Formats: sequence, structure tokens, C-alpha cells
Amino acid sequence: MSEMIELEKLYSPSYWNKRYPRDELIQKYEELISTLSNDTRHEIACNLNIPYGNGDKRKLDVFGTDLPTDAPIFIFIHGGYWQEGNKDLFSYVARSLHRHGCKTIIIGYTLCPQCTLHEIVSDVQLAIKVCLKYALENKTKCISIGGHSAGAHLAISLFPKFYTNLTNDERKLLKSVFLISGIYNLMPLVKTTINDPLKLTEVEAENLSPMFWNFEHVTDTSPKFFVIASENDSPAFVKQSELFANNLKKQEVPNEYMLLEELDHFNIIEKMADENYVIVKSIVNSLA
Ligand SMILES: N[C@@H](CC(=O)c1ccccc1NC=O)C(=O)O
Repeated sequence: MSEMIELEKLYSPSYWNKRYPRDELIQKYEELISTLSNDTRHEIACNLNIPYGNGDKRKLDVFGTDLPTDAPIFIFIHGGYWQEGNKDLFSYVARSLHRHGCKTIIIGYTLCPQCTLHEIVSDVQLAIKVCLKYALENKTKCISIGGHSAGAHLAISLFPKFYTNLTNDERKLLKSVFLISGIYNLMPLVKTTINDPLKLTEVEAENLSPMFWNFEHVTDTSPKFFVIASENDSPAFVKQSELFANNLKKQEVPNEYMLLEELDHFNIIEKMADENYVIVKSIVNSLA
């Protein structure tokens, strides 16, 4: 098989699932999470579509506005290789965390090619600044940030620079970072169709790749990083998570690597609806 087709396959997570044919998997995934999310928006007290920048996608949703004002907060960043997906598909993440007494903030962002990946990275930083201000005003004591797939890339892109530039009070809030089925080396994507709307050059892809960054200066006040992969994901994704967790370890950054058995790129995040799911429990424990 040609190298191109091989790369396309390696970076198409749906190809590796063991449950359904590819198209059926994506359709079922979207149906499930949009239904769960619609229900969640009706069930849980929330404040939707708070703008953090210009345009109709630079908005965030706060769930659990009925909880004590100082309740812990989980902030979630969705994936879709920076060109697909939207925050409304992920309201459901708030439901299980609400049962544990946590508020959830889901961040929306403008997608490529409407903007560049550089702009998305800075949009997410802007959104996190707004969340931190909200948290300090509400006397919140702890925050966890999580991202799935390309969202994990955006979550880790808050480190080290943005994080080290925060105020002490802001930094102290951040207890944990959950990197779920993430992508940390963007260079292989340059040659795939994923790059059509991104238009990254090799140099940009390298500079935007956390795999090559130095995280040593986050250690003093560092949150704990959970690097989580799923057994039935593309081997390229599993390998990237493993290597990235190893890099953190070598740099003495607090981290835990988890390989979740029998899950794939899609049900690893679908299961956030379950309040007893290992990731939900780890988030809640990190905020205790
Ligand atoms: N078109 C891709 C879908 C995909 O990459 C994806 C889908 C949902 C959530 C995250 C994804 N990937 C990374 O951000 C596929 O066929 O697997």
C-alpha cells in the first residue's frame, strides 16, 4: 500500500474501531452524543452561549449554575482535528459531573479554514482566561481541564507559556489536565487530507507539536497530567500518547498514563455520560 494511503488510515480514527463500519460508527456517535447533549441542556441549570470573543463560535456554556457558587469546575475542549465538531455536541459531559457536584464549562471555537490553527490555540487561551476570572469571582478552589483528540492538543497547548504567565491565584486553581486520545505530533498530518483546511507547513506543524516542547518549567506548581489512550484507537494515536507521557515523565512533570481496554477513539469520550466511568471518577478525585 502506498505511504499516503497508509498515513490517511493511521490518522482516521474511525477506521480502527471494532464495532461498526466507518460511516455507521460516525453516524451513531453523532446521534448518541447529540441526543444526550440535548437532554442535558434541558435537565441541568445552565448559562449557554456566553461570548468570550467575536463571532458566533467563540462562546462557552456553563453547566451546574444551581450548584454552590464555589463548586469545582471541569472545562472541556472538543476535538475533530480543528475542522469538525462543536460545543453543543458535548453538553452531555456535564451530566455525570453535575451528579458529583462539579460545574462544567464547554468551550466552543471557530474551526479551520475559517481561521488558522494558531488562532484556535489563542482563542482557547482567551476562553480559559475568561473561565479563570469566573472561577476567582466565584471563589472556586479547583479546576480541571480536559480535551478529546484535537481538543487534547488544544488543552496541552496551554503549557508551558500561557500557564507560566498566569497569576499565582489563577495557577493555584488548576489541579489536573485530562488529555484523552490526543495528538501531540502534527507533522504526519501535513501529508494527509486533514491538512487541506489547516494548510500547515512542515515548520508550522513542528512548532505546533507539543511532542517537541519543553515542559520542565511547569513543575513547581504543576497540575497533574493524565494522558489517556484507548486500546482500539489507531496505533498511531496510541503510540503518540505513550511517547508524550514518556516525555512528561523524563521532564519530571507529574503525569499518569492510562490505556483503556476495549475502547476506541469514539466510545472513550461517549462514556463520559456514565458517572462511574474511570475518567469521570479520576476528574472528580483530582478536584477533591
Ligand atoms: N474523520 C475522522 C474523524 C475524527 O478524526 C474525529 C472524530 C471525532 C472526534 C475527534 C476526531 N479526531 C480528532 O480530533 C475519522 O474518520 O476517524
